[in-house]
Amino acid sequence: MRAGNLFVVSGPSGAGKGTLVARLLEAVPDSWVSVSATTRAPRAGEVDGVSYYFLDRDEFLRRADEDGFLEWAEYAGNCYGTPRSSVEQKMAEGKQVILEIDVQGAFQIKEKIPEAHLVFIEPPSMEVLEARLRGRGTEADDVIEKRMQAARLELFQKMRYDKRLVNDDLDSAVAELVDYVNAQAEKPQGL
Ligand SMILES: Nc1ncnc2c1ncn2[C@@H]1O[C@H](COP(=O)(O)OP(=O)(O)OP(=O)(O)O)[C@@H](O)[C@H]1O
Ligand SMILES: Nc1nc2c(ncn2[C@@H]2O[C@H](COP(=O)(O)O)[C@@H](O)[C@H]2O)c(=O)[nH]1
Repeated sequence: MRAGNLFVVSGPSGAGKGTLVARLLEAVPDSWVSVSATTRAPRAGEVDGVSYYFLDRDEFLRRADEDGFLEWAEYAGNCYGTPRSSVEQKMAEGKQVILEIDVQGAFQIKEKIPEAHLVFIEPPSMEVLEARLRGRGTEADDVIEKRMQAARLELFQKMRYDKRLVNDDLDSAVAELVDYVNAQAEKPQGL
């Protein structure tokens, strides 16, 4: 059995993190993705406990106060956090644990768990990023503008990541991500 590893996948909203992680889960049998908690409203088709744990702000902050999150951050007006207990359990089981979280959360994780592998997903261009966000059809114009502003700041942080990957052709990007995860998982621990 391979030892468990922690992978943080972040990058601008709309870069394709969720799409890539879904394909990664199919390709890497011992991988597992954490379900985050959020105060944002569910989108059409999102299911509580599957897409996210949808919490009101008071409940979210209560859990944060109780140290229930491994990391948490405010992004574009809403709170997002990684539930601590399920991640710790899956790490102990030796899974390749994937966190799909924003840049602020990524650096909180690196601070607490230096051996975590940070992967930055980059769009081919800002124009493509905006087209993907609009094409997804899940956000209103003002929210897309907030996310594009956040993206400009997030892109400044990409050099601090262990691995950067441009998500242009989807199949190539999936292959690069899967290769990276498998390569890290095969390394003896501590290297
Ligand atoms: N390589 C690609 N080529 C073309 N379209 C893509 C590619 N990757 C993802 N997409 C599309 O771009 C849109 C945004 O992708 P996705 O929802 O995975 O982004 P995300 O980074 O997870 O966003 P968020 O952080 O908001 O959850 C989706 O409609 C998805 O189908
Ligand atoms: N710091 C954290 N960021 C998270 C977490 N879960 C998701 N996210 C990031 O938030 C934005 C917006 O997500 P969306 O679902 O509203 O489009 C995106 O960058 C996610 O990766 C988390 O637990 N912690």
